[in-house]
Amino acid sequence: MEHEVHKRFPANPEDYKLYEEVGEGFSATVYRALCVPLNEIVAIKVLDLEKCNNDLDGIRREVQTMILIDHPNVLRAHCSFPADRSLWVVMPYMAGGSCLHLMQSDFPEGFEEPVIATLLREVLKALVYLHGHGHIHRDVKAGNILVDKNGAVKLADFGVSACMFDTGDRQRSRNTFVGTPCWMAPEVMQQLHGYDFKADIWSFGITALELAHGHAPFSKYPPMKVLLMTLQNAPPGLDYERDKRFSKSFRDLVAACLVKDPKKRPSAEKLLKHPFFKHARSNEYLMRTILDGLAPLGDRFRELKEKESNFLLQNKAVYEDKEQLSQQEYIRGISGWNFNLEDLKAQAAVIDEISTKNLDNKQKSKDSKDDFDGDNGVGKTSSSAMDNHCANPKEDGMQDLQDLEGPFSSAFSGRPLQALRACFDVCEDDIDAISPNSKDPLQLSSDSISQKQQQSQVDLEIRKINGENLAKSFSVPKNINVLGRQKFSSGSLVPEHVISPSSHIAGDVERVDLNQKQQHERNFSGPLLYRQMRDCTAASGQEESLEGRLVQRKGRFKVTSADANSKVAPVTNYVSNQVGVAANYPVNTASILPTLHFLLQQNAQQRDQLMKLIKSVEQSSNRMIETTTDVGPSEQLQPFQALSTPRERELQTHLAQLHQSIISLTEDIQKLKMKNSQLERQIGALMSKGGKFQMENELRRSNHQG
Ligand SMILES: Nc1ncnc2c1ncn2[C@@H]1O[C@H](COP(=O)(O)OP(=O)(O)OP(=O)(O)O)[C@@H](O)[C@H]1O
Repeated sequence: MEHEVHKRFPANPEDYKLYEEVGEGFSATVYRALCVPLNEIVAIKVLDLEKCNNDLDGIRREVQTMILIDHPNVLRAHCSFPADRSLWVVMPYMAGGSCLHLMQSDFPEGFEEPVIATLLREVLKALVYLHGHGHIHRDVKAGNILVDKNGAVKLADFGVSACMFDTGDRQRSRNTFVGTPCWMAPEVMQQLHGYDFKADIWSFGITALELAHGHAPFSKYPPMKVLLMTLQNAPPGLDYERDKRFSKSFRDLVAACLVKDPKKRPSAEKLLKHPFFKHARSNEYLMRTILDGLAPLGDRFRELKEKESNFLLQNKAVYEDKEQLSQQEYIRGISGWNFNLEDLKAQAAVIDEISTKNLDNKQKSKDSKDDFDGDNGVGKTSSSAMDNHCANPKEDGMQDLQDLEGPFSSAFSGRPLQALRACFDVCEDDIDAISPNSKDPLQLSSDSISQKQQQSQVDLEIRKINGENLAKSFSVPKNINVLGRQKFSSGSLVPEHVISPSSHIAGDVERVDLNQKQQHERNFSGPLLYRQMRDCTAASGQEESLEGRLVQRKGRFKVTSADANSKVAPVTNYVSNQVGVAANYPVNTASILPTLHFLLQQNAQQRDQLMKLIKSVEQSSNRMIETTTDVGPSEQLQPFQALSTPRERELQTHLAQLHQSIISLTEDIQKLKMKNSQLERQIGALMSKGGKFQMENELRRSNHQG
């Protein structure tokens, strides 16, 4: 293994000259720079510590990992130091940029097979090293594969890496939801048994597809949908028909990595011996084939940003709706987002009731063929499964949900998946229905389109009045008959207008168009767009900083003020906002009334359920306490011993503890009550004294006047 000579890089910002920007991540901007004392060009990642919020541990971890690493295929950091309110990480300059940027600027349809084999072999070497040293990278993707001017390939970005030997908190962190949705292994999403280095092998398989097509499977879909599709659909793969240009060994490699059961995935070491890598060539080959004649990285990066800017400006002209713009940014920026499952779960749980109701009523009709296709045709490999599903399109959604109940239901509380599923179905329906490019022969009639437009108008107005955040995180259940039309959907976790043409028809047409015609424009990185979005709104004088609404950032998942509200009391929140709408906009009052009724009903139902739950917990805890207090000490253990499973015993213990805390709380309340009545008495006494004093004063005054 060739090791780089380690020079001593100064840890002082004054020793560096920053040149142009060459990359942008969610929390960092990367510059080309000169290390003056060493006269060497480097890259400096400037991490905005404010943007990183509380994740200083994560940053420290990333930097430590980067400094300790010593492998030619892993990007190491020369040094790092604080500068102003940021942290500078000095690294080797990778003049070719990331494979994602290379594809975006020059290879929109993906790379040729020998290039892919060469890139992937180098990435695998990095993974063998990392896994061997106990690290899980957790964010393997084209955006993190960097190429230097000589065609050397390095895996970068340890922002979310984890150590497999961690204990305590860090071990627990491996039960959290990190990575970027399209590349994320099902077990990482599921959260059932944690995960290990095999999660990287899944992401590696997805990256292989990304390099082959220019974008990752499902990349056109919003994160929630990606989550569902990854768990629910057969794994993506190379398609015999569409991907004829690729070899069987490539198909096999991808299929070997994209197996849902992590145990069945090969290790990085084993993969390295796969026949596919016979196609791999040298670094020089990469230099000749993908780097030759390329503009400098800074120029390419600037061009990409300009493209983004133009795209957003065009959209802006169409929608004149900055909320929609931010959502466009969100969808297309999927690659830059990491997720915190707790956020998703919390939101999912909130709307579960609503959608469960929808589904129970069997009002759901949906042909989910589109689900399967992804945008790269990968679904074809498993079309037989799909055919079965679609035997009766009306039942398809239900069937899908039932399939999901098993492994996935335990990852979410209750049945929120149904909620998600319902929400996505509607969105997809809508897209299909209005898309001029729709392959679905059952196009909506012009009437229904105009109904959608009317609906869109109402939605738009509601949003305008409520403030854009409201609809963003929690939207009105759509099964309510608004404008006399029954819609079979539920509140959307993903902001409905992201994909629902009922809100923004033009936007989705645009998006479908974009997917079909301009593949090379699809996968711009999230961070880039995020930044562009800000530039764009600022330029038009409509600046309402996205960050301004940011309440909390969890990993790279933003929780906006509306998100936060929705977690606390989304339904009530919505109602109160909607009341405001009704008051201000009489035109919409009629359409909002059913919503209010529905929400009220939901509230009542939820309250009833809560009451029942509280009652049953109280009863069982009382029963247990009675048993434990009515018997002698030796017998007290019996209820626990009689329970068959450790889980039951654990629950009983928990109940006993709960009961204890109820008792002590009750005592506290009693004490407080006593204190309160004492205080009341004192106040009463003081008041009567004051009253007397006042009366005496008045008497004195009247006597004096008399
Ligand atoms: N050493 C480097 N040389 C050249 N370009 C680089 C280098 N490091 C990063 N970049 C570019 O900057 C981009 C952002 O960097 P990086 O991924 O480290 O930031 P980040 O905030 O961790 O991103 P994210 O978390 O969104 O993946 C990369 O995608 C790459 O294009």
